[in-house]
Amino acid sequence: MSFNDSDDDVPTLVETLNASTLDPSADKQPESSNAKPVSAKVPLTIICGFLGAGKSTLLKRILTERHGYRIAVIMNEFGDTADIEAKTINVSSADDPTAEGSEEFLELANGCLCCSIKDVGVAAMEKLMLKKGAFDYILLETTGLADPGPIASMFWTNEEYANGLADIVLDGVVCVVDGVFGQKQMAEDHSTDELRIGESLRQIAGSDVVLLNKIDLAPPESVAETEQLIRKVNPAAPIYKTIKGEIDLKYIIGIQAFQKPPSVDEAVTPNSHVHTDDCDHDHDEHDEKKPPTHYEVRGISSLQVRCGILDQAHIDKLDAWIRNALWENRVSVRSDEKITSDPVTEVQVQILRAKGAFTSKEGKHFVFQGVRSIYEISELERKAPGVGGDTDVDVPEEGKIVLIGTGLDDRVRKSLESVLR
Ligand SMILES: Nc1nc2c(ncn2[C@@H]2O[C@H](COP(=O)(O)OP(=O)(O)OP(=O)(O)O)[C@@H](O)[C@H]2O)c(=O)[nH]1
Repeated sequence: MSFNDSDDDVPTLVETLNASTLDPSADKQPESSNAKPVSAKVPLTIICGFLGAGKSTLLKRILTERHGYRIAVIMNEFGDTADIEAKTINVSSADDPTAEGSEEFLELANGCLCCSIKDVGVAAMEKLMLKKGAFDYILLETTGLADPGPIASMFWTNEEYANGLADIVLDGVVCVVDGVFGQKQMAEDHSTDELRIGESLRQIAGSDVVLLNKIDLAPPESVAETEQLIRKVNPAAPIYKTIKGEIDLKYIIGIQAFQKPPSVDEAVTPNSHVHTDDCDHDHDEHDEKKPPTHYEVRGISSLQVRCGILDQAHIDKLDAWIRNALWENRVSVRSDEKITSDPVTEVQVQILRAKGAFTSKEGKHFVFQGVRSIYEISELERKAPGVGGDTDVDVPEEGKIVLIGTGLDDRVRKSLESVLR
């Protein structure tokens, strides 16, 4: 099931997306040219990242590696979400003049056919999809200032799009962080909108994988600090340290981040914390014996709640809690009885990204995914198509819910725990 609250419409139930299925009979080697999708869906990976962090370098590397995929690359200004929205509404034809002359097909030395579209927007994507069959995979590089959330939402719930966009399945969001300037960028990044969360933190929050790049240029201790900071913003995204985007592609392509349970980094304990001026607690009180119970970096925080096996009543309560948090931006919490006589009050939250997994009393395993106000709870597929064939999906031993956003303090954690108990 999938839910979307846009335009105050009554949310509709839409069919769960199934990822593109790779031919199980294909050679197990990632570089095998047999590893081609057999379903109609073309997986798409969004590559976002800080300005100058190494996104193009990563792309270039992917395009010149022997991986067997025929990749279409979109390098564009998708970061301008106003542009996406405008085109989503207005574009009716794949022959839209704005997409004219925007494409370029290249035969690369490694045998893979790549095409790059340097123009922007839905029209260009639709035009690209007319070439379906000529490529197996799409990489979308956003600008350094892009917020991946709205872009990911668009490709995640894309059934409504005509002209081929519905044939794209979102595989994951990869964020490239600059190992040299990453910390500084996160510290200085301000946004003027109501959330006041800068792009760099939104990019980390909205990612399924983070590449901490340029580690050859930064001292190891500084790289470790940046890594910690990233972990605190997004404990659900694995972080890989890279030089010039050197990474085994299986960690960034075909990861099916929207179909699999989250891999929460256990290195982040609930006691981890980065203090900033935005913290809403007294720093003097902080010591090892009295650790704060939330992580917070410039107003953005994450929380992680574990749960046991859930019966239907729990699942319904969880669903209602999630709807309230994601659609109404509100969570009911126990109020401080010293301040008010009302035992329950509401706090404001903004969820940028949510992930989770849990098991029902009937023994079914579920995956929960949320991007902004859109979320989906779907039954976990035990076999997942991977590069070169099906792979077994690990069923998590215990349930967990991870939320990334603002206002996620200890009261919110307790509130979520209370619906899962
Ligand atoms: N030493 C070193 N240089 C790197 C690394 N990764 C990228 N670079 C260099 O950093 C510069 C910027 O890299 P790009 O790949 O263009 O970065 P980008 O994120 O695409 O940049 P924008 O599109 O402008 O945001 C280039 O000169 C790269 O060669 C790395 O890991 N180590």
